[in-house]
Parts: sequence; C-alpha cells; structure tokens
Amino acid sequence: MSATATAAPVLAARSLGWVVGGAVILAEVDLDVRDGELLAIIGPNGAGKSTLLHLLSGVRRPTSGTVELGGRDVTRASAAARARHGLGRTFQTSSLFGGLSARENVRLAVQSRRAGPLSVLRGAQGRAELAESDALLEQVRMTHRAGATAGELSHGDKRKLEIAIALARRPSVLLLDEPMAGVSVEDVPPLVELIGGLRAGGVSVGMVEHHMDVVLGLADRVAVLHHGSLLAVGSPAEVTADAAVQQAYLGEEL
Ligand SMILES: Nc1ncnc2c1ncn2[C@@H]1O[C@H](COP(=O)(O)OP(=O)(O)OP(=O)(O)O)[C@@H](O)[C@H]1O
Repeated sequence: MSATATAAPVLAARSLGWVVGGAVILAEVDLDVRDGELLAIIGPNGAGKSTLLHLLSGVRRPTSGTVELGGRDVTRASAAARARHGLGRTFQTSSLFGGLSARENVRLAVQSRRAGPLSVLRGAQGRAELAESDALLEQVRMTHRAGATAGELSHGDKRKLEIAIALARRPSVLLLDEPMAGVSVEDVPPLVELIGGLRAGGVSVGMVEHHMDVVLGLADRVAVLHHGSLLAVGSPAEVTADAAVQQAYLGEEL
C-alpha cells in the first residue's frame, strides 16, 4: 500500500457534473486528490479533463454535485476564494505578463498574496518580497533567467515560471493543466523533477497530462476520464492493466 493510500482528501469532487446545452460533458465524477499525493488525470481528447479542472478550481460552476477543499464545501465559492483557501492552478495557455521579467512576474504574485492586488497598483517596494520571489525562482531552478522577459523564455521555462507564480500563493493543492504541452524534449526532465518534488514541499498535486511516460513515472495514482465519466482510478500499474482503459485507448499508445 502506498504512503498516500489512506491520506485524507485535500480536494474532492463529489458526484460532480457539468451539462451544457443538453450535452453531458462531465457526469457523476467522484474523485479526490489526497494529502501528499500526485494524482494524474488522463483520458482521450475531449474526455472532460480540462472541464474537471475548471469545476474544481471555480472557473466554472458545476450543474450537479459538490467540490470540497480541505474538507469544506466550496461549490459556491469563486475561483479567487478557492485560491485564498489553498487551491492553486496553472492553465493550458500561458498566463504570464510577457513584457515583464521572470522575477517581476513572480514578485507580482508574491505582492498580491501579501497585501491584496491593490498593493501592486501602489508599486510597493519590499525587500522581503524580492527575497521571496528570488527563493521561488531558485526553487524552480530559474535563477539564471530571473532578468529575462517572460515572453522570451522557452516553453519549459514558462511552465516553471507559472509553477513559481502558483507557489507564491502558498497552495496546499496545485492543479496543473498539461504542464508538458509544447515543452522541448530537453526541457522535460527538469520539469518532471520540479513537479515530482512539489509533494516533498507539502503541496499535493492534481495534473492533467497527455505524456504517458511522464504520467506513469510521476503519479501516485492515475484517474482515467472517458466521455465525461470516470473509467478507472488506481496506481499506474493497476490502471494500465485495466481492460476498460485499454479499450478506451485502443489505437493510442498507453
Ligand atoms: N463551453 C462549452 N460548450 C460546449 N461544449 C464544451 C464547452 N467546453 C467544453 N466543451 C466540450 O466538452 C468536451 C470536453 O472538453 P474538455 O476540454 O474538458 O476535454 P479534455 O479532456 O480536456 O480535452 P483535451 O485533451 O483535448 O484538452 C469536449 O467535447 C468539448 O468540446
């Protein structure tokens, strides 16, 4: 039994569903991210993976079911409120300020956590904020790129910077939407190391990812979505041996 097999859920979907225009995009999904684990969410294109992240993080409201964060019902809470209560996330499309440096991007996130977004408008200077920003850049191995503008970074470095920004808000659970998308082959191993190390820093992770070698190497558990329903959830070995999962991926590499 793995160390996280009996850990408490930090984030949970309970019978979660989303219906739009009569189409059932997500149906009755019961799934949790447990304390200290890395849960990977996989599934063929259009399975509902991003929708699930949107519902969990409050970007979209479910049409049925509930979301619990740290044991409390946050179904009606906004994305900002969930973020304040420890839920971080990154998006498939980059959310960086391309014209600002990597350090400035992280510093804005640090500032907004420390004093609320208005402090950014006041242009508050703070040694502590700078030190914290630099520590976050160090944590994601980006110190050497601190002065580079975000727009000129490689895809791999952009993903690292986005994780640093998410960590600036000190999340207890972090949702990553396809962190390896567009990342060059040589940038994959450092990103895998960074994401794998988040658990040791006390951050539980829910990660949507298509790269199976990355998923199988990193995840404590894997959840498989198919046509909006949860097909299987278990250890990487259990899931890859599952006949229904193999059927869903027929013709695709698993
Ligand atoms: N706002 C919307 N209105 C109607 N249909 C939507 C909407 N958003 C998503 N869908 C549909 O819901 C389904 C699931 O989409 P979603 O993006 O969650 O899938 P996914 O598993 O993340 O796919 P991919 O791996 O391609 O990113 C798709 O068929 C998509 O077209």
